[in-house]
Amino acid sequence: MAGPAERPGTARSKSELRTELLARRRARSEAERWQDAANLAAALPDVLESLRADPARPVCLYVPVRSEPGATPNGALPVLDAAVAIGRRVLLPVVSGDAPLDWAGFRDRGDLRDGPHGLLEPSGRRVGPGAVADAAVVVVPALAASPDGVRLGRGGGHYDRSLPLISPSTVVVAVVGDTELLPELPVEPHDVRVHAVWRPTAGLVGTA
Ligand SMILES: Nc1nc2c(c(=O)[nH]1)N(C=O)[C@@H](CNc1ccc(C(=O)N[C@@H](CCC(=O)O)C(=O)O)cc1)CN2
Ligand SMILES: Nc1ncnc2c1ncn2[C@@H]1O[C@H](COP(=O)(O)OP(=O)(O)OP(=O)(O)O)[C@@H](O)[C@H]1O
Repeated sequence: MAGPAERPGTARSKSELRTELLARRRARSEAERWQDAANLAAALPDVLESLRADPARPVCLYVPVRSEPGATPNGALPVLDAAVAIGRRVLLPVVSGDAPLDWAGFRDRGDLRDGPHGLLEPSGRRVGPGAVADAAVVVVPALAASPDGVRLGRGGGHYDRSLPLISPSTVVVAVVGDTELLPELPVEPHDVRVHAVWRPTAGLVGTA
């Protein structure tokens, strides 16, 4: 018998959505991935400006890999480079088990090493999970987001454990592909909502 997740017209489960969204991402061409990364990198200064991100405070970014928006076929990291080029202090996440994400600085590709899940992580001094409270903006990876600020991640719960540590002035922005702002997403009590959604072509929109 079909469970609630399979019934037409009812919400699909998080894991079904992840499978479908990842398959769609993996089907995108190299040219499309380059275009997304270039658009995100070009828009980064304006995005930070429009969020009134205090230049004295760091920005938390992520190292996009594989089919994530911002990742490039040759491993170049134009979004991170764009942030450094305008003088921003960049912090990147370090997965430390089930604890909230730790953070360390990024200046160039040489600061990165292989991490868990096929990720790249910063190898420099870790500044502690509380560093998200210093950040003006936290840019988070997502498989999809909705207009009410719900974010669907990879399912590790890493950002859901870290985002409760931000300060009231920190702005949280989810990056998704142009087709990944969905009308509605499944939500659980631990899910932390984002303040804005940033898409490569469509740009930045605030959430309700
Ligand atoms: N670029 C990036 N960094 C991130 C995240 C993310 O989603 N993307 N995370 C967000 O929380 C945290 C790490 N969690 C992650 C968990 C799974 C996968 C992932 O790609 N998993 C593969 C399976 C590979 C494997 O597990 O060995 C997959 O889902 O296809 C990535 C990140 C912190 N850093
Ligand atoms: N604040 C929290 N404290 C403890 N466990 C949590 C917390 N938030 C989430 N989790 C755990 O993480 C699991 C995965 O959560 P969820 O599916 O919402 O992840 P996600 O937001 O998609 O992943 P990520 O943030 O890593 O991209 C949950 O089932 C829950 O057990």
